[in-house]
Amino acid sequence: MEPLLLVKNVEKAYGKGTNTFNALENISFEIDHGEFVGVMGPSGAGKSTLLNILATIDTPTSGDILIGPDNIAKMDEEKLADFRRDHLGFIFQDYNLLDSLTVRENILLPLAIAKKKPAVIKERVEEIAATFGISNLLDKYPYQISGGQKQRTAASRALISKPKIIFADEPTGALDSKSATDLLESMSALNEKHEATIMMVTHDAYAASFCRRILFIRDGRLSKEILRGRKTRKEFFQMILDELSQVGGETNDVI
Ligand SMILES: Nc1ncnc2c1ncn2[C@@H]1O[C@H](COP(=O)(O)OP(=O)(O)OP(=O)(O)O)[C@@H](O)[C@H]1O
Repeated sequence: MEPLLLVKNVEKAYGKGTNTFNALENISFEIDHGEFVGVMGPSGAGKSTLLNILATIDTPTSGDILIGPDNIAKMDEEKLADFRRDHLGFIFQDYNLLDSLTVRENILLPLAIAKKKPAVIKERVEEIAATFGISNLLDKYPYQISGGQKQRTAASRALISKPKIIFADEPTGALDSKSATDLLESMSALNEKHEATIMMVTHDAYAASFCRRILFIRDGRLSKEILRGRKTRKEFFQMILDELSQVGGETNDVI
């Protein structure tokens, strides 16, 4: 089977001439449909640069990025905008909710833009809100709900149009541990029950332990990958901590 995401020899250089800095060098990997992959590494390793390139927010200096049959590294801006809207989902640390819209309206926005039928929209909103445990908040505004509830609203919006892949950048970064756990459990459930494909950049070993595979980046290069396999989440957490103590990166002893 073809991988869902194929990253081949991706390089990213910032600056010009003697001031060139290679933020990413020779990055190649694949993600299959239904995987939940974490990306970890020390500060400045290139995690956000990689995620921004995959999310089409930034462009690589060279290399290919195939999502299904489409090479997004070679797409023009107009096609990319359509591709982003139709096939990609995003969850960022700072939620990016629209304050003047209710939770329901925020969640349904991608489907409204795609001109889906109201009955289809209603059914999808209710289904996804139930998955993220926010069904009772649909008529509230962002200022009336907590940070964790905002992030679950943002995750619902990212997933409502059933994107091919979801890119999450430190989604638990601003959350307390209970809210982070709620979000990560909902993301895991979506991954396991609905085969959502997720790639998540995180500093946090606890958040990473919800993934099935972790890619480690160091100095702009992929340094290692580890698989959860049949390990429990706690065993995988310990394995990630051991790895971080070798490759560098922040640790967090919450289990
Ligand atoms: N626009 C830019 N111009 C020049 N250098 C940049 C630019 N953006 C990032 N860099 C450099 O590229 C390297 C990788 O940055 P990046 O933000 O991807 O790291 P990161 O692993 O996400 O770090 P953190 O965990 O601290 O967010 C860093 O050395 C950074 O200073």
